[in-house]
Amino acid sequence: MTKISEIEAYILGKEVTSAQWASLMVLVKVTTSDGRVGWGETVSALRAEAVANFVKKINTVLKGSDVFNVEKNKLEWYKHDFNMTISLESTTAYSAVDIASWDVIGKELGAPLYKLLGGKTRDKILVYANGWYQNCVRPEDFADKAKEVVKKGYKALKFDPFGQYFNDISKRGLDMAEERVKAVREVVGDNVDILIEHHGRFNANSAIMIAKRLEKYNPLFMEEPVHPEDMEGLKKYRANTSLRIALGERIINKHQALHFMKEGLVDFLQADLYRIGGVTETKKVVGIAEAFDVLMAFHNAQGPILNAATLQFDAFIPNFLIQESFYDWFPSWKRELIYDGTPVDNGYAIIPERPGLGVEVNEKMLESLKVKGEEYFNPEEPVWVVKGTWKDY
Ligand SMILES: O=C(O)[C@H](O)[C@@H](O)[C@H](O)[C@H](O)CO
Ligand SMILES: [Mg+2]
Repeated sequence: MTKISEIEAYILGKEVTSAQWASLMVLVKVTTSDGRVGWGETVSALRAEAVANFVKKINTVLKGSDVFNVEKNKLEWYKHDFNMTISLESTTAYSAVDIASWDVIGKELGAPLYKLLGGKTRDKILVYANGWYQNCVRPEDFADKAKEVVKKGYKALKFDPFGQYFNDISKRGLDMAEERVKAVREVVGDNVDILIEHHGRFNANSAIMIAKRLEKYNPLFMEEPVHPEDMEGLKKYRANTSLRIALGERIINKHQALHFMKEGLVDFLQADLYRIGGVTETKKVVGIAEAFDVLMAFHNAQGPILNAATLQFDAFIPNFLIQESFYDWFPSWKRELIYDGTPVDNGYAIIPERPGLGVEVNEKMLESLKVKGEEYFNPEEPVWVVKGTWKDY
């Protein structure tokens, strides 16, 4: 038995770089009775302290449990937290603990996670770039930056062209979005995929008008076209458009994922390991998705630990579409925090081969990165947008 002796959370951050949400991380450390350390990561923007507090409570419940018993440990926490399956704070905290547990398990068994989960179905991971369009406002700004992304070797890129529109979009908003998308399509050519991020901000009628405008630019998918809770709106969107739908970054358990799939409302599932319940729940979700012919395009907008854990899944899943990557647009401290990088080379991420998640944290950096005081908040620009893009021109 490998007992959990301590679970700790660290809220880390430095300056705000490519995006407010990406400037913070909650790092979770699981230490075992034999001195083994496993790492997990989570954060939910505007909730870092609440999530770190949940980690403390999980520690009091799981201290002394066998780290290998991930299913039992989850049931144990669920038993205590009546609201777990409806609480983002609780599931994000638990997800990080689960990820760290699997890191320990891999290290104990001397194998990278993908070898424990299903082996290698591919040798390198096709990724798409996100975070690259910081401060892009005019169509030319998007075109110039997109050109650089393609020059780096990326085969696909995602962006949100909707500026400050929220809920409704006007003719001006539609024109602006179209000009931005057109500029990017012209500069990247037909062989690079364009992915359109809506950030779940529109009502169905606006989202349908957007789809009709942007269809000619042949996007690979439309992401979260309507508000995430608006099932009826999504059905209307489905019935009135022909573009493929990606969503799932906000779902927090397999039952929610199942609901979208059963209703036929998602083509590409963007579950995120840090919200859906860690490795243990994600492996179930990918199986359900496979049965519905839904391909995975994991959400991956946080830091280096989650990036490594996500790549472990991409290595083995049979139903893989593409992987989101912020790696080249991470704040630099996130790349420096781990010893073993997972760089993107010519549009593909490499699979981490070391035991566990495959990356090790430089603990010497933790002290200087600890966030003191309140989480940064900017009332001028919502936390979920890429920095400097909440604008018209
Ligand atoms: O698809 C994505 O990468 C996400 O939508 C991010 O862009 C979010 O803004 C962020 O995760 C909010 O916390
Ligand atoms: Mg998104």
